Amino acid sequence: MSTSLTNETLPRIDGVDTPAFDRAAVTPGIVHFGVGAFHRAHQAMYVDRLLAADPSANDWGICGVGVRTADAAMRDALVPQDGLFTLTLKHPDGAVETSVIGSIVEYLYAPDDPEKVIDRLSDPATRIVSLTVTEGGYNFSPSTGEFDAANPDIVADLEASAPPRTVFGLVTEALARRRERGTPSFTVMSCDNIQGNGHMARSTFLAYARLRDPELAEWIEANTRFPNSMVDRITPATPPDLADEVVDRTGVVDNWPVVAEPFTQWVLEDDFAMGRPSLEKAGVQVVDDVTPYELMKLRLLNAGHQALCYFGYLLGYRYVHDAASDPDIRTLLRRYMTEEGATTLRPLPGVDVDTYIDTLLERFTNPAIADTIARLCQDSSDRIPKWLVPVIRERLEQDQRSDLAAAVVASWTRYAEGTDEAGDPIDVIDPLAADLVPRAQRSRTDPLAFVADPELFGTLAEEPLFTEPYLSALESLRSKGARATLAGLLA
Ligand SMILES: NC(=O)c1ccc[n+]([C@@H]2O[C@H](COP(=O)([O-])OP(=O)(O)OC[C@H]3O[C@@H](n4cnc5c(N)ncnc54)[C@H](O)[C@@H]3O)[C@@H](O)[C@H]2O)c1
Ligand SMILES: O=P(O)(O)OC[C@@H](O)[C@@H](O)[C@H](O)[C@H](O)CO
Repeated sequence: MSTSLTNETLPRIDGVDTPAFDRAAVTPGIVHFGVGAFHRAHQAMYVDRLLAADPSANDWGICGVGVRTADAAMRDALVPQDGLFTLTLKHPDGAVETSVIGSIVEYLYAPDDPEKVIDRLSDPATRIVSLTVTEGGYNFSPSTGEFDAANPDIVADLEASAPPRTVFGLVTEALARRRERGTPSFTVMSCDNIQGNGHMARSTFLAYARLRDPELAEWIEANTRFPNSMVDRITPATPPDLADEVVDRTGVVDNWPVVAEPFTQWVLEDDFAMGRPSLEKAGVQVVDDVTPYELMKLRLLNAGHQALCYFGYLLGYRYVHDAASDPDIRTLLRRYMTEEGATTLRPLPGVDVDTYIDTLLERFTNPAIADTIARLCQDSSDRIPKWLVPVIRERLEQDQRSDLAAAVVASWTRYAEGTDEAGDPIDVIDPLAADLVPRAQRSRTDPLAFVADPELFGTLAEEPLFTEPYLSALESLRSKGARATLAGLLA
């Protein structure tokens, strides 16, 4: 029987990298909300590298926090493992690198003991609070930009009749205590795929704080920093067979291993309230303005993922690498990125966008990570408005059509109808599914019904330069199918 991955069994692991630092000497300086696949493949890996490179950084360990019911599974995986986990990088040629990551030195599941989380956040040693709580986690309306104060969890946290349950409630309570005690504010560092993720975090935390206590909000506005960042590493959900692979490679059982591609990038704005770890030593690019990097990544990679996933699904693909290897989808991706997405980017000295696009197409075809179309299709209402609609919008402002992006929105509409080309059901996973699916179906008789929602699409439904190619692609998807639609579009 294999032994479990723990501090005690670490020295017995042979043949893969293990933390090259004294874990007992590492204390938390970062509290992270949203310890999922990506945080563990990315930020936790960078901090692990830093701790190995610079022993004086040992007060920048990570305390992971989960706030959602589903996070109990991460607690049950990580706590018995002393926060340790394995990261397996899979190269397209079949090469595999597994390492044990040791930078998460504490994990707290907030529903078990919210006060303990607030204590950790209020501790002067906590200087950064980082987030990967997904695009939807920022609780705002994409069209109005307003914070959703009617969210029942937010209402409950503001009533304060029970301990806070949301990231907003917990972080704001800790900031209130820091203010009372004369402890400086920590930095709130968003690592989610949102353009201006720091600005977004700033406006949503301030909106919450204003509802709670306007004076506290003023203090946060004056004292808390919210750096923007661009984060990149394709990290699929953990596949079922990874745990066995890890046992074979390490001789120990990891309750919840992570798999990712070898490529990784983190571009971070240098704007911190209480200092920051010297992440440059771990390969992070620290810059004054992250905007051009963010736009390049979100409008090419992430919008590219959306361009691939609905057409890919309708063509019968279930893995990203299979869809990305299809010649028509590959042409769609290259042409969307080059002719539409890339035209809305800002200058980025030293970066060749065509080479960047080539690299993306290679990354998408990596079969070894087995990224799924299902992962890319879920929560589309959180993604399309943030990554693709701004491209269409900016081009409209220059009187330019975006026929390929419009066809991608049409492919989402067709997908959201909930039935594929063979008449089989599609499981549409989206927080707005109850509204989106009937609207997509209604658009068979009321053609603009799907895109008429101003929350998601602003005024696109009133723009002939958008509606004409959108309706044409949608009609073709329904009458001729995805393959013929792509052929017509790319002819
Ligand atoms: N997976 C990737 O390839 C990748 C790459 C770059 C950036 N990201 C960013 O990281 C985010 C998470 O991706 P992941 O792969 O780790 O997903 P995941 O599903 O593995 O983890 C998501 C985590 O966010 C938490 N969460 C979700 N909604 C929340 C909310 N409202 N409040 C608090 N916590 C919440 C979940 O509980 C979970 O801990 C993405 O949405 C994206 O913004 C992901
Ligand atoms: O995780 P999301 O919801 O932000 O987006 C889905 C994918 O496009 C995304 O996870 C990419 O794989 C990632 O952004 C690559 O760095």
